[in-house]
Amino acid sequence: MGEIVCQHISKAWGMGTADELLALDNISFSVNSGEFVVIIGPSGCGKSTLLSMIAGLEKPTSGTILHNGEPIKAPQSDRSLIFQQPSLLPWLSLIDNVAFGLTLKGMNKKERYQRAQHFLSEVGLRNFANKYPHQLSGGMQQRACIARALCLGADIILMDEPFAALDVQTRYNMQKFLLDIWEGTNKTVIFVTHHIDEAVFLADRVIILTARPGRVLESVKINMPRPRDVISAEFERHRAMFIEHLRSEVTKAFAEQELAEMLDTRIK
Ligand SMILES: Nc1ncnc2c1ncn2[C@@H]1O[C@H](COP(=O)(O)OP(=O)(O)OP(=O)(O)O)[C@@H](O)[C@H]1O
Repeated sequence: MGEIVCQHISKAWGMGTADELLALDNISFSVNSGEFVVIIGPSGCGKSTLLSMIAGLEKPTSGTILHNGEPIKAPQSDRSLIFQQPSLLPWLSLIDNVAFGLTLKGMNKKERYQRAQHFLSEVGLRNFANKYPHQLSGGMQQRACIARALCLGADIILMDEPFAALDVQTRYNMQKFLLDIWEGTNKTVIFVTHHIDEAVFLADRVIILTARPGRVLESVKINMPRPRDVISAEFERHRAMFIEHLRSEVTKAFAEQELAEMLDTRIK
């Protein structure tokens, strides 16, 4: 079970300094256990900031985030954050990377390796257990990161543009792979992306944030059956709706950036 509740979350960076910047403003939403939620919004609207706070790496300036009813105060192994660049330790083999967190939990070596091997098999990397990260493709490395999260017993998987660095075909394969894993494990996934197609393909629900400071603009359920056909009329209808929702927010974000650059030039 993995439920997240964000209650009136705001985040200001550099509080009390001349560089104070309000990244998120009064964000409230819930993610049900086993739900696949995708967060989209213009660049700089605070998507990564929000994920870092749910992970427990950053604290909100105000508001509370609850995981299964308990306030989040620090990172924990039952919430795993996966980034755009795979975060494997280059000096460890794949199986040691996946088993690494279990050492910290005090599990003995045999059990650690059995568990890690099981999850490597789950993500299709059974035969790569003794390879090192540099011997794997980007997609395989991301699969290993997912195996590590599952191995550590995460019930919430937080993903910050995890497939953005992959080529189009690998990205599509990884999206299908992630849905298979999600359907098989019933984990809760909170996934950040810039790609509207990725959001429509994956999500049970899409949360759209406004231009900075990020606020919840809309929360849209996607009831299309899976696997979703990216060239169907229904997919196109969702795609068009999200483009329409985002258009004005992206324009605002660009206008703000241009203004900031203009002021910066004048000051200099
Ligand atoms: N550690 C930090 N210190 C100060 N400001 C930060 C920090 N992290 C992010 N910010 C600022 O907070 C705002 C939101 O950043 P964030 O990276 O969360 O946005 P984002 O929506 O994920 O952006 P993108 O889509 O471009 O990755 C930005 O203006 C950014 O410059």
